[in-house]
Amino acid sequence: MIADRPPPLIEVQPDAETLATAVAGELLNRIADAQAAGNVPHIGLTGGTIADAVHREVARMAADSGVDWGTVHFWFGDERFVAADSPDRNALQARAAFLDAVAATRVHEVPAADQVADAEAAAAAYADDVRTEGGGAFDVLMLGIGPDGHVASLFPGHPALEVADTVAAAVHDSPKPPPDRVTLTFEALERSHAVWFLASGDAKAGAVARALADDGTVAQTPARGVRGLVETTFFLDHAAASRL
Ligand SMILES: O=C1O[C@H](COP(=O)(O)O)[C@@H](O)[C@H](O)[C@H]1O
Repeated sequence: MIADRPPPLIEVQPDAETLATAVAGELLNRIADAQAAGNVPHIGLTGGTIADAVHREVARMAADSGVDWGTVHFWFGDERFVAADSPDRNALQARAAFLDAVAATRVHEVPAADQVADAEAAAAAYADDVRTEGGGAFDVLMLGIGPDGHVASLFPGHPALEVADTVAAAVHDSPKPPPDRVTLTFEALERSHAVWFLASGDAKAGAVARALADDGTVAQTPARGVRGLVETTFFLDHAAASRL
């Protein structure tokens, strides 16, 4: 499935702060370059600690970036199935960190638990949005990686790993709270031109090493199963890179 993709690149920064600044700068450059070439960028966002730091750096650097925020499409690789105003929601965190500050208008959110009947309905609505608005081919897809090797909301050994023929799936019994989630499937994630894994801290070092190892399985370490069409880069700090 991903054997034909270019091998991953690894970029290591001294600490989480420097990492966030570097990723934010690179993201702004990619978006500006895409717009200068006449393209409409589609960017996949992730939740998590380092992603939040990246988002805040994007907000800080936005004014000098030359990006036209009104035309950028923003998507989410996964979402926690909670109420729209829950602080656990990835979209709410991203809005607070930078989307509202830059006045982004094309933000594609997964429906929340107080908006649809269940996670299945949310996944179906999000899959429709991905199909109709063209978000199936992200220019840049940022992904966190859990200490267990999960990516988006695809957890080791979980039935959602096997979902095919759709771009978004409901997840129940997630080992990480909250238990109900919606995730893009491998089928959708692997359509990205550039996949950027973001990881900081000792707790991620083992998962990062397994994700990049020559051997191992996607079922054990789902992050092994996502590679970009033209680029995969692991953006790490020293601690997250310490077992490579
Ligand atoms: O629950 C989630 O966690 C992961 C990783 O978060 P982190 O705080 O350990 O960096 C994140 O990638 C995912 O989007 C989110 O739903």
